[in-house]
Amino acid sequence: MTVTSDHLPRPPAHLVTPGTALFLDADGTLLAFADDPEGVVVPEGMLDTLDALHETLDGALALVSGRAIASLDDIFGRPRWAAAGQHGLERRETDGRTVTVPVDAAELARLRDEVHSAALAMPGVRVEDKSWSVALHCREHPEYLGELEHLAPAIAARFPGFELQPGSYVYEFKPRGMDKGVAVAAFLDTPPFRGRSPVYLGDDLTDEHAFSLVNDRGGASVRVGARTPSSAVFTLSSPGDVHAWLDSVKAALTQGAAGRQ
Ligand SMILES: O=P(O)(O)OC[C@H]1O[C@H](O[C@H]2O[C@H](CO)[C@@H](O)[C@H](O)[C@H]2O)[C@H](O)[C@@H](O)[C@@H]1O
Repeated sequence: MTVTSDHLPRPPAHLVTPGTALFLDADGTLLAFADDPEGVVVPEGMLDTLDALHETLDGALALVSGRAIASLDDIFGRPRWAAAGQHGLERRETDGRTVTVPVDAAELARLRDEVHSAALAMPGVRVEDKSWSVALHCREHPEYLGELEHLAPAIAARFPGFELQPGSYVYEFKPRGMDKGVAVAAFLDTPPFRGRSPVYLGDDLTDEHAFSLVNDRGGASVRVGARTPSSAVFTLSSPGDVHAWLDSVKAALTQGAAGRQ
């Protein structure tokens, strides 16, 4: 087993079995980062791999992202897959039903105005306006990170129904009480995920909620990259490494199926 410098092992390909529920974060896990959130590219061959896994797992594969589900559909073109968007504020089940969390529209509108005004004073900082949440991105202007570190919590403090979710060069404001762990738990209560052992891959702070949940449920958490501290139990180095690993999972599952025939 390859061991990284922080002593987390690489997950074996047989971590995923036909009885697994596979949860995959998007940016930083399946997708390499891009300056513009709309500029990400699905690596060649990845959709074939994911389609094969989706079939072998009888649909128990879900994208779990901070992005809106509409954005995931634009990127992956798989509107039939289960997906949690905006950190679980919207969750699409495999029957196509989408469950959303109620949001105080008036408070969200005030928050949006404030976030847009704040961005005006930081040229180049992008505002990503999603239906239930809003994000301030500074990947292209990391010089604003220090300012945002103070400004974002100050804005969040004025909106009691919302909470701050920091991420990779981003501060997101989202309605209180929902996170990726809650979203994964909800999936595990519904078919085809129910009764399966969860495996979760993610790279960012927002994925830690899901890591804790799957660890508690006897599953396995895989951190992508080297961010520490993390409660994940395995690690992969990059989205490219994730792709290679998913290919090895697919091969192991195919071999196992052939062996059972
Ligand atoms: O939960 P995820 O799927 O990892 O989504 C987290 C956020 O991802 C996107 O932002 C991140 O990726 C962008 C594209 O590579 C990058 O420009 C940005 O700096 C990153 O923070 C997305 O735009 C957000 O809505 C997601 O919440």
